[in-house]
Amino acid sequence: MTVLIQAQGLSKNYGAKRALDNVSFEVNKGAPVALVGPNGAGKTTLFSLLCGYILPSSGKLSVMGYTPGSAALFGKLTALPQDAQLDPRFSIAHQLNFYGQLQGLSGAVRKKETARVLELVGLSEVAKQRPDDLSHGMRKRVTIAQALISSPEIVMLDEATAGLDPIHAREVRELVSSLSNEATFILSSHDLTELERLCSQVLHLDKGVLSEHQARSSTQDNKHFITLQLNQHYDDVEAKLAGLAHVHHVYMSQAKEYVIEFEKTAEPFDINLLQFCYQQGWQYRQLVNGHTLENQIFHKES
Ligand SMILES: Nc1ncnc2c1ncn2[C@@H]1O[C@H](COP(=O)(O)OP(=O)(O)OP(=O)(O)O)[C@@H](O)[C@H]1O
Repeated sequence: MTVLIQAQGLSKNYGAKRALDNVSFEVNKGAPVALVGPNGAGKTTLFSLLCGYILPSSGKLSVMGYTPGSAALFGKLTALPQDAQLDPRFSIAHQLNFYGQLQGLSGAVRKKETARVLELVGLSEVAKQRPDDLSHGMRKRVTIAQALISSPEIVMLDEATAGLDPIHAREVRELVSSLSNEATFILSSHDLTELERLCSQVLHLDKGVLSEHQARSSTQDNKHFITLQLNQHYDDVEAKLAGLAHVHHVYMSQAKEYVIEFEKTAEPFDINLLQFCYQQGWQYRQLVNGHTLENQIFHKES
């Protein structure tokens, strides 16, 4: 497994304000990584440290073995700010070409690179158009194409779906998922549920303190979990679920939502559970294999 980022005891103070507090984590090459947390949690500070825009107050940070900001990382790590804009005056191809030029690519290479990244984001046909001719979601995809010029190993996207309607937001998530072989993405967001579907590793920051989670993990210390969301309130759900065969423990994580710890046997627990819901006349909204990310972060009960 290739380690791309290593942080050890990383802290950042702005005067008396501690924005990151003794943060340690590793990011391996591969599936997208989520960086989630409320406003002021320290996400932008961590992004800025990774890009080498600011220096840590203490601790160690290395990106592919180098100090962030070093020349060796040029073209290997890119960051797309939330408010990345396209210039309305120029065609998409012209602008991508320009970014290639800024990276020192020769004319022929950057032309090829422009065509390659546009194809990656499924927008080859808009090369000659200007940003105003495109939908909001397409413009976002163009900015992601821009971040892919020169095939960086790490692409950091700040709030990639902010301001997009649900359909365009889904398109962007699907795009990132399909590009996971091209680069390791680090995505920041306030929205836990959106990144839960996309990322396996979740870095959760709150007031500068980091906790790490595995999204969609259905096992933990050899315990197996399933999360059941019901459509409406029913009586005695917790007790009835606790009485099911092979169930060790049940708790209500929020209204109409139950986390069930069970013993794995040859019988498929999820099928048995759905049959039980049917027998009880309970309508279910969702069955999640494992804890929802929200439960992992906010409910430490299990
Ligand atoms: N240049 C600065 N000077 C002083 N304090 C700062 C500076 N930049 C950030 N902070 C403070 O550090 C903390 C972390 O800020 P940061 O911008 O990293 O959080 P964030 O998680 O990115 O928030 P948001 O989601 O609102 O962008 C906040 O309390 C913020 O007010």
